[in-house]
Amino acid sequence: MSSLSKKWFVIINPTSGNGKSKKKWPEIKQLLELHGFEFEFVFTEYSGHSVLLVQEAIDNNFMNIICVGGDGTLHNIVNGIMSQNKILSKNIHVGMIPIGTGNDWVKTHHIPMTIKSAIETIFKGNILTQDIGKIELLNKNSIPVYFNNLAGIGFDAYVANKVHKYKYLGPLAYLFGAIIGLFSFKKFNAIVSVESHKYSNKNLMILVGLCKYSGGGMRLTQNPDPFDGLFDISIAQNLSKIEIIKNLGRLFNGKIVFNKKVTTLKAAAIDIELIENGALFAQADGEIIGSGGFKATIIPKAFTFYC
Ligand SMILES: Nc1ncnc2c1ncn2[C@@H]1O[C@H](COP(=O)(O)OP(=O)(O)OP(=O)(O)O)[C@@H](O)[C@H]1O
Repeated sequence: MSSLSKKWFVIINPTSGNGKSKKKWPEIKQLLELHGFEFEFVFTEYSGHSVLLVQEAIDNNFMNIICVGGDGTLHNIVNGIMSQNKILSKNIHVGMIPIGTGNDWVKTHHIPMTIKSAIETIFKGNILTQDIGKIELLNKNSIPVYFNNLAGIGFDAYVANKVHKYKYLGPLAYLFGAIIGLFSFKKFNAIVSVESHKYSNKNLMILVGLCKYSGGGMRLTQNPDPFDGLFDISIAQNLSKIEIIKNLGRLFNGKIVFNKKVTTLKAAAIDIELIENGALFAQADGEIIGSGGFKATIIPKAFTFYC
């Protein structure tokens, strides 16, 4: 394995998977040692800590990172990689040991869910490089936020903000959060600009996808390809509560995009301007990143991972 000559930096989010990462760490550590990985490891201490840990690791010449956690931990690792200037982002390689709740990103790339197979995948050393999305929120002078899976505004972010309460339910937490959220969420007016087209509608949610799955296995965009330099966009308009409940199965099998109230597009950039309700949450990879409209642009082939 070429990786034997590499120094690895392992980041463990002890809260991921409702505490499973912490419990499983001794087993993971032993397997990494058995495979001959030379590594240093750190447990995150607070939400978002991985961003800083990655920046420091790259500053200390680590170019191989292993994520032990879920989609939120990986999102923070991606943000650490994308926000540093020392090394071209695609030259930092990330291995994933998925111990989250939803584990949505790994499903697109068929990265194994079991610890042993995930470690073997990293050990084999095959890599791929996918596109990354860059978000600039419109309502504050915020630093850019990067995403590797899917970002959105509206109902999906509303659910993402509530779902942590139900994480003890595992992947079902997202479905449960969505059903509960249906009764209190208010649809919103927005102008969506994609290339020279403008879409002005009342919306349930607007999704900007790179990979296939979100919300614990839901498929809300039509045909995302993380390698084609384009976002897969879904604008879900004024669907009623009854229509959503009737279509619950279609949220998971991808057929929701064929509903006549869902517009699907492919583009390298999108602007979402809210007409009212500027306090609406926005999410990236399931993490709440702030509120209000945003501009998203694609950065082709920017993130390299073991698969
Ligand atoms: N030490 C910590 N204490 C509290 N929160 C933390 C800590 N370290 C990381 N976090 C936060 O925990 C959140 C959830 O992590 P993560 O997404 O990896 O697990 P999960 O929610 O179980 O999985 P998934 O996103 O796949 O459903 C992230 O927002 C991350 O910033």
